[in-house]
Amino acid sequence: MSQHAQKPIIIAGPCSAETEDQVMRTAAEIAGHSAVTAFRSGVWKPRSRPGNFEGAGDSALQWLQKVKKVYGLPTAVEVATPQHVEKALEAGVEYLWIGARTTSNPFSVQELTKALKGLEVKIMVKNPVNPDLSLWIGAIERIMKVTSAKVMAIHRGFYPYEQTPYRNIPKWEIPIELKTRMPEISIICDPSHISGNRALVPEVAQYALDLNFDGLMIETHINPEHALSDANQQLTPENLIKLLNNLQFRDQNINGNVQNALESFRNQIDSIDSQILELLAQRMETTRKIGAFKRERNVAAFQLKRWKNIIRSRMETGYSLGLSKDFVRKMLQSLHKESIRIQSEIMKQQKDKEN
Ligand SMILES: C=C(O[C@@H]1C=C(C(=O)O)C=C[C@H]1O)C(=O)O
Repeated sequence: MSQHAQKPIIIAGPCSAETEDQVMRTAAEIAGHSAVTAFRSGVWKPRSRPGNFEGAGDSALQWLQKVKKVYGLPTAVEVATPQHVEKALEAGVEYLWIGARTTSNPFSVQELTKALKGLEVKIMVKNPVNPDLSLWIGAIERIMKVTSAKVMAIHRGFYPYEQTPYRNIPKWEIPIELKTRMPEISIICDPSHISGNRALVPEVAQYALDLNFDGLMIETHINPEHALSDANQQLTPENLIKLLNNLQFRDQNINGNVQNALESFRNQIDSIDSQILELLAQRMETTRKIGAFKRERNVAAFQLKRWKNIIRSRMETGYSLGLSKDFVRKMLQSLHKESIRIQSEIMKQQKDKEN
């Protein structure tokens, strides 16, 4: 999502620091890869329910210091309270991130800003659990108000209410909208939390790079199957390296020839879009006439049989034209919603006249 020719930020390391041995062995394996920018690890990890492993706490910070000293890797930890920030800074941590649950709560973010005031570390804000862009932007703004340090966003997906192959639904349109509204903010994708299972991690990571994200945060554990948290989604260092080697890093700077070719395609899109809009306006105009007709004859705006027919036939036609059925259905739902809104408006006008 960056327009600058910068190397993507790659942050890798375990979900939680469990033991010194686990931390050091994981770091030893991933430090050699030139793409890795920083070593991540959870230190304080309150879980959904108490009684599970809740992080090694303060002592883990010493292991991270050792990673930095031995392998020269900057470190990244999650902070949720001002005390966490103080302790992390004392241990020389360079990247602090604010977790999804903390971002969800403006009280907590506001509290954190007290410790972040004037700091020069890099601060990364994960999206809130719910797909609420204002809450995400709000947390970023609160932090930007108290520091001129680099603030970045981490996209880790959103709580799924429906059945999905993901642990957290990506809803890519939300980070895209964040970038549109705050172009100066770098956005890093966390494919581990989006996927929830390691098999999906590589394709989600590539998808993020195809959307021009500025980096990736990938959970990596020396022995993922025996990890004390997030065992399903962590990669072995070997698989992380495979993933990094297979990633297609997209060119962030578009050169002149590419720009010209793109321009020509974009002209075609411009022309197609204006035809689509023209047709949409015609469709809505017809809807308006139908609304007036229905009003005179006392017919309801919503007509189930016709609507079902439309959905079925358009999905079939669309599919035969190479469009995905899901896309056609969503597009029609949006058209139908607007069509019903217009007709209801017209019917309301009649009522207003009668009154
Ligand atoms: C336009 C009509 O009203 C509604 C809107 C429809 C549409 O936008 O295609 C279809 C069925 C109705 O629910 C109609 O009855 O034809």
